[in-house]
Amino acid sequence: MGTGEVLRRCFKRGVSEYWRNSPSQHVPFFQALGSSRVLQTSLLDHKLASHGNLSGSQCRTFSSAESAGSAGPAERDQVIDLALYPPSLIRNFSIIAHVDHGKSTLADRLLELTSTIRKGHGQPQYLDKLQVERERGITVKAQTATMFYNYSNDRKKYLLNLIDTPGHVDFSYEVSRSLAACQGVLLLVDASQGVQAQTVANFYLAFEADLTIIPVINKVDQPTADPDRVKEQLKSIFDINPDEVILTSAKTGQGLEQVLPVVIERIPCPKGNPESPLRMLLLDSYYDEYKGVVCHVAVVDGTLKKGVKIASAATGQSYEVNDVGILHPELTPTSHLFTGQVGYVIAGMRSTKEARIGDTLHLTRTQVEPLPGFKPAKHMVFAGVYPADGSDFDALNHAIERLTCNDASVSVSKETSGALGMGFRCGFLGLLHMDVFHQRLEQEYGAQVISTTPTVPYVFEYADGSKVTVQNPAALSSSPGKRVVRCWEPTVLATIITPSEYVGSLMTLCSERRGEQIEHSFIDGQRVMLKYKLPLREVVIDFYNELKSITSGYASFDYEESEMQASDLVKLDLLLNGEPVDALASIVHRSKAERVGRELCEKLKKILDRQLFEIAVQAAIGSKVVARETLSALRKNVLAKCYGGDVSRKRKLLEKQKEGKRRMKRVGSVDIPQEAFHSLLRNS
Ligand SMILES: Nc1nc2c(ncn2[C@@H]2O[C@H](COP(=O)(O)OP(=O)(O)OP(=O)(O)O)[C@@H](O)[C@H]2O)c(=O)[nH]1
Repeated sequence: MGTGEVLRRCFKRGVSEYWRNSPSQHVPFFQALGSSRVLQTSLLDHKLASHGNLSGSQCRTFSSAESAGSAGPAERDQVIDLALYPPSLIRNFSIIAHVDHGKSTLADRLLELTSTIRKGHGQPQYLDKLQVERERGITVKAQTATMFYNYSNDRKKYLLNLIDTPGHVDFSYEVSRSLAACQGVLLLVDASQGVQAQTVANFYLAFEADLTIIPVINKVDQPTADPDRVKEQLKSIFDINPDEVILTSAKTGQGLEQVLPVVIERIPCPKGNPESPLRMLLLDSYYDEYKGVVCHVAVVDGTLKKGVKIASAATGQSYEVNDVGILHPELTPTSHLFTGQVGYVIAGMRSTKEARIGDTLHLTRTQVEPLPGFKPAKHMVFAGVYPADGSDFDALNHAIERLTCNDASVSVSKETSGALGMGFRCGFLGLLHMDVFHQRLEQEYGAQVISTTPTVPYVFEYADGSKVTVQNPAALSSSPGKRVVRCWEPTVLATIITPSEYVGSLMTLCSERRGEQIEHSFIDGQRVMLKYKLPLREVVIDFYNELKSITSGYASFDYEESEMQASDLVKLDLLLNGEPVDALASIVHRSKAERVGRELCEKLKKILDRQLFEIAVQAAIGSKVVARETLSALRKNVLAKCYGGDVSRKRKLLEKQKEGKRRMKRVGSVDIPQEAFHSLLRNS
């Protein structure tokens, strides 16, 4: 049997079953595996477990040289005994930084240095596993990896849990969650770019969580690197002592040998009590087709043993622990997890809805004080998600259900649109998060979707005193009985860091976007930090692109949620031949309604196909039309075959054509091609 066939059968039937039932295929299977470390590890575990070779807290894994793709099987594995790592020999830390300052590359180097992955494994940013992460070159999901490190000073071996976090503002929720499992962070700053907006935001996340912050200036190999200037910035903004800063190049390896000793010396060990009853913080979860729901946990107190019964403090539901282990960096089964360790648990949960992030898991027979958990994710942006082909609703439903199992930060509810049929209203952490969600729907589940214009959650108060939060503009009632008397919109506190020559243009941009300046300060001789309160809607729509284009990409931007502010908002309807198209409605500030209406009408006119009758494209606030474009009729030449003179015959044909047009108008539906929706909504 060829290696491809061996692997195909194995994946189809599940590794364990294949192993049990096909002993004759063990050797070809290992040959076929090549460098697939996960499968090698799980198979060896299975084999050894069935031979009774594994005891207590031991797990099997490979050392660095062994993890080489060409490595053979059993003779080169080694045993890790997690009981050897009490809290004093554990360090849990995250790498935090602005986008692209080199977090994932540094994580790669540390994994190589500790022989967790093979040097030159051929896959840069090893921990960025999603296709979308690889294509966009960004981290979307925080990833944990356990490493073992021999510290030469005390000749002890340490267990280090490293969490690589995303840099983009939309995913700062992932960062704050990761920090809950850590006692310290590496704050990475690019030696040329210096401190940027997400550096500031992430520093304060770590600072507020009372974590030890180790400053690292990365990319010192770049010709434009200026570590002294960056040290000056770190001193002036965060009061960081320049002598404490480590200089590295994750690319060339320069300075890397200093990092882990400093982690061990400066970051405190986890504080939990090994003698107390088990308490685990549920950090993250995802659904695996073969394994079911996999939970990432931090053991705060006590010991978790495979086979015990655990319960959720949030739901009271209990589960048997079928599998437990560490992420080394793939799932590596063990028999226990001890206080201070970070790992995974598989406990027969049927859906990730049962695995509530921030929940406390404990033994069923003990009562414990739940851990503080996390604030729920705040949805900043909402949009309708519809199947491109209306008949694909069930398929889209299935795809969304599966994807939300692995991205619990998306909220989903069903909705119906007159124009687009049945679909969903989804809440996202930001526009990039929304884009990533769509891309994953298409790439991982083959779903073709149309998304409506993103909107933010507004609050409206009606004359009868009732208040509603509106996530879908079409849902805002325009009936006379429901007169809106007041409304509020969400705002954000934005931080912009820019070279000083762009300050003037940025201030103009912010005031056009209804911003209010809060702070203006120099962070070194050449760079300025601006803080603005801005309506979230103004930030969501294209703010980032404009900021980048005004400053040739030199400014960085981050925001955090702020209060709701009273605002003069109106619902802007788009009408085609007098009929509102619900999927194109939006809520805008009254001062901008006319301009936005005009732009939308112009865009829609360009996108729509001409039809046999004239189409009026209008934007309206209530019954008042604020913008209009007319798409002239496609006049079919009914006289084309009518050669020669008979005037009355020609008139008859023209009359008939006119009647046809009227009938179409009366039926009243303008065909809007799906493609038109796509391009209009994507660009608006
Ligand atoms: N010259 C140089 N380039 C580096 C260094 N470290 C990382 N890079 C490059 O910088 C780019 C971004 O690196 P990543 O490791 O993806 O950065 P990140 O901070 O994880 O990015 P996000 O996850 O998107 O926030 C990649 O092209 C890396 O090859 C370094 O020390 N020197």
